[in-house]
Amino acid sequence: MTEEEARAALDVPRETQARLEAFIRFLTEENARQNLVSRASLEQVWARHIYDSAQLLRFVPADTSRWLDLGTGAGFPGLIVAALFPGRFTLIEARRLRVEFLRQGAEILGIEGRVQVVQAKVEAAPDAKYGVISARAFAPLDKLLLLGERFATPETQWLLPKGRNAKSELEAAHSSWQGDFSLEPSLTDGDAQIIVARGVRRKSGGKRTR
Ligand SMILES: C[S@@+](CC[C@H](N)C(=O)[O-])C[C@H]1O[C@@H](n2cnc3c(N)ncnc32)[C@H](O)[C@@H]1O
Repeated sequence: MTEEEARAALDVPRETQARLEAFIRFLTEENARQNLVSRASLEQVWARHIYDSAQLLRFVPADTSRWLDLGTGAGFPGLIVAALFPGRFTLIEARRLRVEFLRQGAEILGIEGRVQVVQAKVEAAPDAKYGVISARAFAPLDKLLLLGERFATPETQWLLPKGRNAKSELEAAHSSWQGDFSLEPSLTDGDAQIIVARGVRRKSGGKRTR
């Protein structure tokens, strides 16, 4: 997907567009100070980051009110979907500088009132339940499910963008996990897929985190 295609695909009100542009300027400036995203990816920021995050919205139940994003890094996908979808968002990120970046980013996007950025390792974050759990480039699927399961109910929708290893990660996880898993094509990268899952539960005898 080209930059022009990504911008056009993201059909948002002018004010949201302006806020996203301001966030991209902030990301670009801050990237010179801390290594948030690769420089090459900044040249295709709409396709590689903004629309790559936004495309998850096609899998989100309309009545979702609480969304959790694990290892949000520079804001993808958690901060971007929060700018485009109502409800309350919790973003967990371990690194202090990235947490400060995310909090400022939420202000720039005008969503600081409904976005909580938690500075913690996911393993140590407070317990709560969420309707959606997302994570991009955070951990292999099996580890991701282990870390995320205490935040999930049987109704939780898991949205996990993966690269070209999606199928093999899913096959590897099948020995420990059951649920409704599907592999959906990424709209931004023909080689990538998104693992969408619901009703995820551990098979008896599966591993435990604690
Ligand atoms: C490869 S980056 C991906 C960031 C973002 N999701 C993206 O796709 O651009 C992984 C992020 O997860 C954070 N992270 C790694 N392990 C973590 C943990 N156990 N708990 C919370 N954050 C963690 C890192 O600090 C980093 O910002």
